[in-house]
Amino acid sequence: MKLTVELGPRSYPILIAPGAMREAGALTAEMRGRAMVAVVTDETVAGLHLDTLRAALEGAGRQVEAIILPPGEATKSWAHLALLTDRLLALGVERGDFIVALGGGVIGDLAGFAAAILRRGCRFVQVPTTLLSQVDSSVGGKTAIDSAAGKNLIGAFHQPSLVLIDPNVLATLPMRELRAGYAEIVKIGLIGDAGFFDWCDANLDAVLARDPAALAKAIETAVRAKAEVVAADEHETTGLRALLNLGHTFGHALEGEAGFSDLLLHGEAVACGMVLAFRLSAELGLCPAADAERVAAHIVRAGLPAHPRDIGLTTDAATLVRHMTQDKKMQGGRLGLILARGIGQAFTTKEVELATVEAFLAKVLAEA
Ligand SMILES: NC(=O)c1ccc[n+]([C@@H]2O[C@H](COP(=O)([O-])OP(=O)(O)OC[C@H]3O[C@@H](n4cnc5c(N)ncnc54)[C@H](O)[C@@H]3O)[C@@H](O)[C@H]2O)c1
Ligand SMILES: O=C(O)C(=O)C[C@@H](O)[C@H](O)[C@H](O)COP(=O)(O)O
Ligand SMILES: [Zn+2]
Repeated sequence: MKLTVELGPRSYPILIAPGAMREAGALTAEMRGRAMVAVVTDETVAGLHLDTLRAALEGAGRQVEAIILPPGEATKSWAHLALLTDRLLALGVERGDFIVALGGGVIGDLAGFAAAILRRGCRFVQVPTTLLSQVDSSVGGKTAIDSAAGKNLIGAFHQPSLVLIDPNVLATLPMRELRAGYAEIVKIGLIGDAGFFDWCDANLDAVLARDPAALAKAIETAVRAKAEVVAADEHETTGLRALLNLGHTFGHALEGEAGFSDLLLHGEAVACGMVLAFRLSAELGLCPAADAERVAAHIVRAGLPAHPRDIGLTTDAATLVRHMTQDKKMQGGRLGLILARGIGQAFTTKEVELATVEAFLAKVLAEA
C-alpha cells in the first residue's frame, strides 16, 4: 500500500507493507546520495531490528553507520541533540545524504530535528517501529525536542523524504507501548470520523491482539487521515491540523508533571487528555454527556488512563494550567483548545477562559 503526502515539491511516499524493512535497500535506491547512510536508533530497537535494516541497506550497496542512543523520552533533549549532531558531523554527513530514523517517535522527532538543522537541512527517512510512530509521528514533519519549559517546544517543521512502515516489527513491541500507540489511532475517529470510532469500539480487542488485518486497517486509516490533514495545513495555520492535537494540551501538561519520564507515555497522556477534553466539552454544554462517557469507557477498555488518578501523579490544577500556557496553540494569551460537539466532531476554540479550565481540573483532581 502506497500513500502520498501531497506537498508539491516536498511530497513524499508512505509505504505500508509487512516486510518493508527487508526491502529498505531497494526502496531507498531512488534517493541516490552517497553510499554512507547514518541510521539513528535507540538501544532497544538496535538489539531487535537494526541487523535487518543494515542487511537490507548493505545489500543495496550502502554503508551503514549506526548511531545508537538511550531509549525513552529523556532522549528528546538538548544533550542528545548535541551528541547526535556532533556524531553526524563527525561522519561527514552532507546535505545530499539522507539520515534514517529507525525507532519510535522519540528517535523520529530527534533525528528529524537533527536533519532539519544539520548544514541547514538534510533529507531523512522515517522507519517507524512503534505503533504510535507508524500511525502518527513518522508522518507530517513535526520534529522537536522537549525543554524544561515543556513538551516539543524546540523544533522545526521538516518533512521526511520517505516513510517505510513495516507492521511486522510490531511483533516485538511491549503491550504497554502498543496500547499507547492505539490512543493516537482512536484519536482519528474522535476528531472527525464517528464511523471509524465505531470500528475501533468493535475491533479494539483484535487490534490489541495484533491481528494483522485489524492492525492493517487501523494503521492505514490513521495514516491516510493524517496525510490528508498535513497536505491541507502543513504548518498548522488554518486550524485543521490543530485538530490532531485533541487531548494534547491536557496530555502535554500531564507529561510535563511526570517529568517526561516512563511514568507516563505520550500515548497514555493523550488518552487521558482526550477524556478530559470530552468531559470539559460536556460540562460546557457543548457535547452530549453520553458521548463523553462512551469515550472514557473506551479508553478504560483499551487499558489506558482515563483519569489523572490512574496515572498516580500528585499535582494540582494551577500547576497543570501553568504547563498548558506553554502550549504552542496559545494566541494573545488565550488558550487554543480542541473540544468536541460529539464523537467525530472536534473543533478548535479560544473561547474557554484559563480560570474555567482550572476550575474544571480542580474538580476532576478532587474526585476520589
Ligand atoms: N512528530 C509527531 O507528529 C509526533 C506524533 C505523536 C507523538 N510524537 C512523539 O513521539 C514520542 C513517543 O513515541 P513512541 O510512543 O514511539 O515512544 P518511543 O520512541 O519512546 O518508543 C517507545 C519504546 O519502545 C521501544 N521500541 C520501539 N520500537 C520497538 C519494537 N519494534 N519492539 C520493541 N520495542 C520497541 C523503544 O526503545 C522505546 O523504549 C513522544 O515524544 C511524542 O511527543 C510525535
Ligand atoms: O502532527 C500533528 O500535528 C500532531 O499534533 C500529532 C500529535 O499526535 C503529536 O503528538 C505532535 O507532536 C504534537 O504536536 P505539538 O505541536 O503539540 O507539539
Ligand atoms: Zn501525539
